[in-house]
Amino acid sequence: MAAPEAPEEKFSLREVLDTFKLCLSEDKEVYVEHYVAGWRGLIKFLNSLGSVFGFISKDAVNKIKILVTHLEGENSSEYVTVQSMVKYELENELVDLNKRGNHPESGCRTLLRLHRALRWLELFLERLRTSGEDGKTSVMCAEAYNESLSQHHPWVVRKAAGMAFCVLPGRPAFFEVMNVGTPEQVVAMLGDALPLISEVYQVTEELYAQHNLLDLP
Ligand SMILES: CCCCCCCCCCCCC/C=C/[C@@H](O)[C@H](COP(=O)(O)O)NC(=O)CCCCCCCCCCCCCCC
Repeated sequence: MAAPEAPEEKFSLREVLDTFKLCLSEDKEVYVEHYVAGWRGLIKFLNSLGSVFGFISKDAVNKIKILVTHLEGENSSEYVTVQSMVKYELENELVDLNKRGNHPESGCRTLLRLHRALRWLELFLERLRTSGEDGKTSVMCAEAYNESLSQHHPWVVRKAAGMAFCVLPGRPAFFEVMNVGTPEQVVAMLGDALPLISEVYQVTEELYAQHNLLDLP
C-alpha cells in the first residue's frame, strides 16, 4: 500500500469534478475562481505521478498564480468570469493581440494556455474512459496531446512531453491514484466528468473565437 499523503495533497477525481460543476453560471458564464480550483486539483494529481512531470506542473502553477493575482488584485471584480475578464481586458487594451509586448501576463493569454490544455484533458479522459483493461495510458496521453496541445508547442517542449508520457503508470495504477474506487466506478465518474469539462471548454472556445483570441501570443 502506498504511504498516506498529506491531506491537502491528496487527489480525488470527485473533488475536481465538483469544482468543474461549479464553473458554469446559470447563464453559462465561466467562473475564473472555480476554473482555477479545477486546475489546482488536476495539478495535485500530476504531482502525485512523480517529479518527471515537474516541468509541466511548474508551468501550470505559474499560469494559475497569474490568474490568482488578477482575481485578488485591485480590479478583482472584472475577473469574476472569463466573459467579464475578456471584456475588461479588451476594452482597456490590456492584451497583446498580435505579438508579445507590454502585457505578457494578461488574463486572456494566460487562460488560453490552460484552455488548450483542457482540450487535451478532455481527449485523454475520453480515451481513458473507453479503454480496455490493458489500455496504455502513455499511448492515450500522447495521442490526445498530438491532437491538441502539441500544435501550440515548440519542438523541444513536445520532445520533453513525449518523454514524460513514457513513464506514466499503467491503467490500473493510474486509476488507483484517481482515488475513486473500483475501475468501474472510475469509468462511471469519467462519464459524469466529461460532459462538464467539455461544456466549460466549448463555452470558452466560442467566447475566444468570437473575439478572435484563439491565437494570442
Ligand atoms: C497525466 C499526464 C499528464 C500529462 C500532461 C500533458 C500535457 C503536456 C503539456 C506539456 C507542457 C510543458 C510545459 C511548458 C509549457 C509552455 O511552454 C506552454 C506555453 O506557455 P507560454 O506560452 O507561456 O510559454 N504552456 C502550456 O501549454 C500550458 C500547459 C499546462 C499543462 C497542464 C497539464 C496538467 C495536467 C493535469 C493532469 C491531470 C490528469 C487527470 C487525470 C484524472
